[in-house]
Amino acid sequence: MDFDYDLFVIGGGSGGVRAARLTAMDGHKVGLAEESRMGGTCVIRGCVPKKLMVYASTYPGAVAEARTYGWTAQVGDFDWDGFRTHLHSELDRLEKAYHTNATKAGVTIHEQRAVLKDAHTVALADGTEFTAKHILIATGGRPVRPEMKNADLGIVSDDVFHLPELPKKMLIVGAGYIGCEFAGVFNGLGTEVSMFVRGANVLRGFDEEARGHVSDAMQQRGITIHTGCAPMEVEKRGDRIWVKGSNGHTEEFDCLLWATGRKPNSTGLGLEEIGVKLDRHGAICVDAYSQSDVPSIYAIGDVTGRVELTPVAIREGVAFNKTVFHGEKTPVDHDLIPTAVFTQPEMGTVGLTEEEAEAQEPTLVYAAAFRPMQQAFAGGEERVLFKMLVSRETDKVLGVHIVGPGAGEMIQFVGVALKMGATKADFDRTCAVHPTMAEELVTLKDPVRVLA
Ligand SMILES: Cc1cc2nc3c(=O)[nH]c(=O)nc-3n(C[C@H](O)[C@H](O)[C@H](O)COP(=O)(O)OP(=O)(O)OC[C@H]3O[C@@H](n4cnc5c(N)ncnc54)[C@H](O)[C@@H]3O)c2cc1C
Ligand SMILES: NC(=O)c1ccc[n+]([C@@H]2O[C@H](COP(=O)([O-])OP(=O)(O)OC[C@H]3O[C@@H](n4cnc5c(N)ncnc54)[C@H](O)[C@@H]3O)[C@@H](O)[C@H]2O)c1
Repeated sequence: MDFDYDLFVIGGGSGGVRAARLTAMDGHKVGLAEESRMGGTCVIRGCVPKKLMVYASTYPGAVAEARTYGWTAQVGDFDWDGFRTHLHSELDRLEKAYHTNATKAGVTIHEQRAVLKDAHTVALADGTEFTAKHILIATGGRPVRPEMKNADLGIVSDDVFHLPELPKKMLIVGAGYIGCEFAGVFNGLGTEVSMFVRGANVLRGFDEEARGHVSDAMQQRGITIHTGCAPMEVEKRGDRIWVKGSNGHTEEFDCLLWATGRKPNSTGLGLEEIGVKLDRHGAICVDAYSQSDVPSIYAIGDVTGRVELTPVAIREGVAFNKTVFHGEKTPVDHDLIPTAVFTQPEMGTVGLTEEEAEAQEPTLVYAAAFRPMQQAFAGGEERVLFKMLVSRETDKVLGVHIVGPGAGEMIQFVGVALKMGATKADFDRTCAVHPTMAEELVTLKDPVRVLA
């Protein structure tokens, strides 16, 4: 049977664009539909604008520190309008680059919503239909508000980059990556920030000690964290939003940000009608090769609910291309993914948490918390944390957690070492780089705990 395309990709984000470009560069006929803006979540409303806001928010601290180094610097006012305009022109530039690079690679872009008609047919919003030998769903996810009265009074992460003005007082509900990162951003920009956290601490799922370290530092920097507290009632009161928490706390805010998680974009695509299975969260069920229950249909990235990170979506796109178009069955490797949470201070992590390591095998815990030279000189009290979990039996490093400036940059290279199967002895026989914070990784002496 002849098809219009060898591959049709739905979704022009991190994963979809990589898979489409590689496949087109292999000489195949590739179509891609994007209903919003090329680049997807990461480029338009995620990693990129978020990180630029993180940078913007660190200058007041840097200027205060600069004074202790002899500079007569003063922080002026923050020009939100000016920053936002600059931010969006940068996003426009990146969107264009995504468009141009995909087109140059030979991908035909359809700037419309696409849905599935059958196992080999997609229909665009304007009614045009195309057939394709393979269809790749890379539709990502979207932020969700809790199901409660007046939830629409709050904004979600997509809206943060379009705020007409910087809020003076803000409540962030939810303390995962997004809640904690934006808490640091707005706090740094001068907003008074409070958080409602359902559990006992922020950043559920991360190493207990590391998340405690981040949470203490966030509070020392001026963020108010209400733990064991979910919003029960939300009301508009004049210009402000009144919120009542499950611990009885009530307060008014200028802005409420729901950072309560994301959902896969899998509804209304016609997936279940043609036999593609979804899990109870709406994520597309795929095998190790990203293939769904319908053999011609594959899915990658956030819509599969595996690991919601840009580099993972990209790697899933690469593995898909190898499997389907090079005949090299390539499973996606989700083991030992390094990641950073761009809180202030930053957290970098790879491998097992202490809790996971303890459950798995006898473990030696190495940890050091100290004031780094640059901040100590400036009179800062904040400590960095370096933590390493080591197998008692094999000496293999099972996990590393770093909290402090540059943790994201450091963990990238620790990730390489762990991927190579590094032991504690390998770290120890590596000469330190002095004076750095990272030298702590190769000079951790005695375990602080032994977990039998
Ligand atoms: C605020 C925020 C900060 C983040 N920060 C980081 C970070 O620092 N580091 C990191 O690694 N990850 C980060 N992430 C996660 C990262 O952005 C995602 O994991 C990544 O973008 C997923 O890529 P994807 O290709 O699966 O989907 P997306 O990038 O979401 O792309 C999906 C695309 O499909 C389009 N689409 C959906 N349905 C249709 C349809 N029916 N027809 C046509 N088009 C459709 C959408 O418009 C979208 O453009 C962040 C996310 C958020 C929200
Ligand atoms: N730096 C990065 O790499 C980065 C940054 C941002 C996002 N991401 C990716 O995006 C994903 C989604 O991030 P996220 O922060 O939206 O989701 P998340 O699932 O990490 O956090 C959502 C939090 O909201 C809480 N919550 C839900 N409903 C609530 C309620 N009613 N009241 C109080 N709390 C409530 C949950 O318990 C959870 O802790 C992450 O898992 C991550 O993979 C990555």
